[in-house]
Amino acid sequence: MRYGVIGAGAMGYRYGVLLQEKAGIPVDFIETWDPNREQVQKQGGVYVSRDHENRHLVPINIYAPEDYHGHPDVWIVFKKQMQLADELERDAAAGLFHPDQYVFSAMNGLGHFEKLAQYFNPDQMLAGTAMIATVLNGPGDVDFMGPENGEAMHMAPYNDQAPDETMEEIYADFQRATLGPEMCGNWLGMCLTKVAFNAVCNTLCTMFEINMGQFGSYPGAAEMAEQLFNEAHDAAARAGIKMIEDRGQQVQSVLDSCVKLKYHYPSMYQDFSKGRPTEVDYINGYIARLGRKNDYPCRTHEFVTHEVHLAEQMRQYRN
Ligand SMILES: NC(=O)C1=CN([C@@H]2O[C@H](COP(=O)(O)OP(=O)(O)OC[C@H]3O[C@@H](n4cnc5c(N)ncnc54)[C@H](OP(=O)(O)O)[C@@H]3O)[C@@H](O)[C@H]2O)C=CC1
Ligand SMILES: CC(C)(CO)C(=O)C(=O)O
Repeated sequence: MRYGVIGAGAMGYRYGVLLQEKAGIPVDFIETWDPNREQVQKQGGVYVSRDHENRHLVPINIYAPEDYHGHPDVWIVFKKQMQLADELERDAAAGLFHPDQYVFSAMNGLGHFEKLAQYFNPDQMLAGTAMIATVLNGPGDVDFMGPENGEAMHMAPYNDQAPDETMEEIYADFQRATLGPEMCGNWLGMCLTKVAFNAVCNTLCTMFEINMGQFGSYPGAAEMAEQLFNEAHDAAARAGIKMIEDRGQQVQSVLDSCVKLKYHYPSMYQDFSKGRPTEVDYINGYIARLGRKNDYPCRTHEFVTHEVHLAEQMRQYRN
């Protein structure tokens, strides 16, 4: 099968390059961020490192949507939540989407699948979550964090049915690409479990401008995580959403990830530190809205969402 990656950023490069290099599968990249596309075209590919080492050039095909005339079987979508609506509108206007195509996305937060469902058949959509840490150093330069074969991800059909033949093929391709896929049902519970994880790690690391190892080294880390998970799980239960890990497993997963990915600055920090808006409204903000909708205020998530926005706004007063 042929793959197209929409969004040649940190995670888009991670999936596309691994599919290309490990599984030998043809991949095309669509990128609307001009400096990134131009840099890749100028240097003849993307520079890829792993844990800051072995920086090497990987040749890739990259296009602006309007210049692309291919027809991949599967689109892999990795944009920031707030960029997605404009991206999909531009891609659709450029004639990129066709009724036979499948789509997969493992973006953080929630809100993207409703947007994707405006362009794709819900029976051909795969939801995903990725416990895969990646840093975009700048245009055309990406760093895969963590050891080879350390990648781990979940995927689930968006229609909550058993995966069809194409979905099984995508799963097999991801396996060959060493992305560490695990197929499950219950797409919403799967995604909300990752949202709750990111609502702890991404948000707290961003606010205190620390990496995951530094957060994990704080003796109160488990207690802080527990408070946020308790609210998220209470809100999920009231909304009738079954999480794929329980509260204790989620706290342990944070502590383990803070060891395994100790040098990683979560993607939210990468946005924050470069002066860009963060995805907090789709992460803690999503949990807070879910709680309110079900008559259960998640006061810590509400407060923390404000704190991140306050920190974003206060960046203007820094030297
Ligand atoms: N990175 C990670 O480890 C993980 C990320 N995710 C999720 O995947 C999705 C995609 O995220 P990710 O791949 O990290 O994001 P990207 O690397 O794609 O960054 C997104 C955008 O940010 C801008 N940008 C990025 N780097 C720079 C830079 N150096 N200078 C200026 N602008 C820059 C560009 O848009 P513009 O010019 O419009 O600002 C770019 O298109 C998100 O939902 C994220 O939460 C999920 C798991 C792990
Ligand atoms: C890698 C991981 C899991 C760390 O929270 C992530 O999702 C991110 O950086 O956004």
